[in-house]
Amino acid sequence: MSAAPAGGVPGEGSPRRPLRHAVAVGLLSWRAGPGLVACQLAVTVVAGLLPTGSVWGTKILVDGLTAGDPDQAFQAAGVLALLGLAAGVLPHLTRYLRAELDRRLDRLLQDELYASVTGFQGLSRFENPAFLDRLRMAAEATGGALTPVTSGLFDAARNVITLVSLLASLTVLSPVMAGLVTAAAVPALIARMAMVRRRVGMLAGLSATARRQILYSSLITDVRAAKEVRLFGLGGFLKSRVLGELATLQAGERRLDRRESLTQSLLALLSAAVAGAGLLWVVPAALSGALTLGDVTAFAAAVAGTQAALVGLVETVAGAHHALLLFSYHAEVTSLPDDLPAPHGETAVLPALRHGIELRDVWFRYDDDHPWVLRGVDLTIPHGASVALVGLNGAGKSTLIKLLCRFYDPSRGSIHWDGVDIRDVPPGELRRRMGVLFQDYMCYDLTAAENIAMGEIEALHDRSRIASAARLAGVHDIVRALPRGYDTLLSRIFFGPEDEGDPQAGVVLSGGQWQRLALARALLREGRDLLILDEPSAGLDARAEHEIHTRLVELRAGRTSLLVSHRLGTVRAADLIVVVQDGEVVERGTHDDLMAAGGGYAELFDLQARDYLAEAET
Ligand SMILES: Nc1ncnc2c1ncn2[C@@H]1O[C@H](COP(=O)(O)OP(=O)(O)OP(=O)(O)O)[C@@H](O)[C@H]1O
Repeated sequence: MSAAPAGGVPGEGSPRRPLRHAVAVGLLSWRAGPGLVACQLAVTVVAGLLPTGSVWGTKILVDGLTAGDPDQAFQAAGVLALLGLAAGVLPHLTRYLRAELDRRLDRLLQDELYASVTGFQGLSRFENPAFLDRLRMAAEATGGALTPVTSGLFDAARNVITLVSLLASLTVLSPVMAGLVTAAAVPALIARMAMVRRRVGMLAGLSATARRQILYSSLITDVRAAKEVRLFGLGGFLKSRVLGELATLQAGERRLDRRESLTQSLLALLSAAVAGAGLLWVVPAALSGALTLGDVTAFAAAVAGTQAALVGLVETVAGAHHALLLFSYHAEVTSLPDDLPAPHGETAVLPALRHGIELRDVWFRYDDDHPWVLRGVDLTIPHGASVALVGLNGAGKSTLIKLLCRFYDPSRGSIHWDGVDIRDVPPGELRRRMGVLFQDYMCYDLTAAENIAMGEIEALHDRSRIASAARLAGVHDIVRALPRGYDTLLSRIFFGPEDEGDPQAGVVLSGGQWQRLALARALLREGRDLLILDEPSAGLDARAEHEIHTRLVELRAGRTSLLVSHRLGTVRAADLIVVVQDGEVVERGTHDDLMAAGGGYAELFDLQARDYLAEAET
């Protein structure tokens, strides 16, 4: 079995089927606020009937006036006044209901998206550009981006109600005209949908351009890139790349805008021609007495109202289309299964480690197209032993750790925890048994205490546990000396104008200080079955390195631990040293065994020792 290279991401063509997604958004809205949806439906029906009501009200009023019937005129005027009141109030009520529904829907969408993403137990999806692209699009569906769909559904319903009632009225006055107005709307609908498809197609075609533009502009503003951008004078180069990509994007938009303007103008011409033809029919009919003045007024208003409702309907559908496309990414990401296969049989219980962890003929590559990173590794980490992994850059040490944490499954072979295949236990269960310091640990923009507590979030309010982990990692005194001790924010990211001159607003730690803090995070998980430390002292000064290693030697004594380090002086106390080369275990034994064997380890150790001695002699 290979490491799911594509991360289980479906093919490019999947974000389609707008109708199905429109129904899904409707159902989600109902889940988010059934009462709000019901109120909006009621308001929509009333608002949809208003134009027809006023057409007939006006006709009855005009006919009443021309016939000299004051009762009919006053009643019609009263009805028109009520309709005017409703027309004034309903938009405000609608706006509030929609905003509230959008807020609730957004919470639901974000909840679903983050639940799905945090539920993916492996890493392969996060290393897959196609998946990351979809995730970015899915995230864009939140934050109110679906408003054109939710509002659109109600707007479309309102326009349909208006249309049907107006067309029915128009049919009473002139069936031919009703048919003509409807027929004129068909090309508008077809043309508008084609425009939307072209625009969406253009956006999809330029998606790589848009991504590059975002990448270049983020390099200009990213604090991590700021040093090199300045030192190497890359500002102008990056700016020209951003503007170049922007020009390509805008050229595509411009072409479409021009085409759309032309099509829209032609459609407007068609509508005007239909309305003009109607007047050509209605004027002689009124002059001959076949139509009353009220009929003429109603006819003109009905034609205008029908055309406006048709345009509204077409625009609503077009506006919702893009948002539906974003939603289709959301629907796709939230329906993806976990990227690690579920256990075949019954889920096994992970026993407390008593014997050891065994890698049996483990082969691994990140992708079927990539070379093998681990080739037939057989290795036992005995319970209670401190094991050190050493090897040159790229030998596969960190990969082996990632497999132990089950971020990926071996392509071949298996890993056993006291005899239990780790693929048969839930990954969360396995990970709860470990404390790990990764080589590329995180620096959270949180307080010092929170940074340590990330190792075990249940300890967030247990200051004594946090402090004792910090002591073990040799960072307690550093944290205590910060302006607000453990409550100091380790970031300047939230630094505002009001914090000007306030050193307590947030501090920036040095690389080595961050490393100690990350070590404290791993050590907070005391009493776990396995402690893994990948380069725990890479960024430390010589004194700190010595101090921490002395402490780690004490800490690891009698505990099952795995240490990766390039500083061979720090691994010599390990019970077992394993040398990895090109994904294979080439030597194993104690420091003395390996030195006596005179192999690669001895050679590297001598090399490092000679450097230190030479420096000492100097
Ligand atoms: N996510 C990844 N996708 C593809 N290849 C990867 C990935 N991570 C690592 N590799 C490749 O796997 C090989 C082993 O990398 P690994 O990080 O395990 O080496 P290492 O022994 O820990 O190296 P170092 O001492 O430099 O930390 C390298 O060739 C690397 O390019």
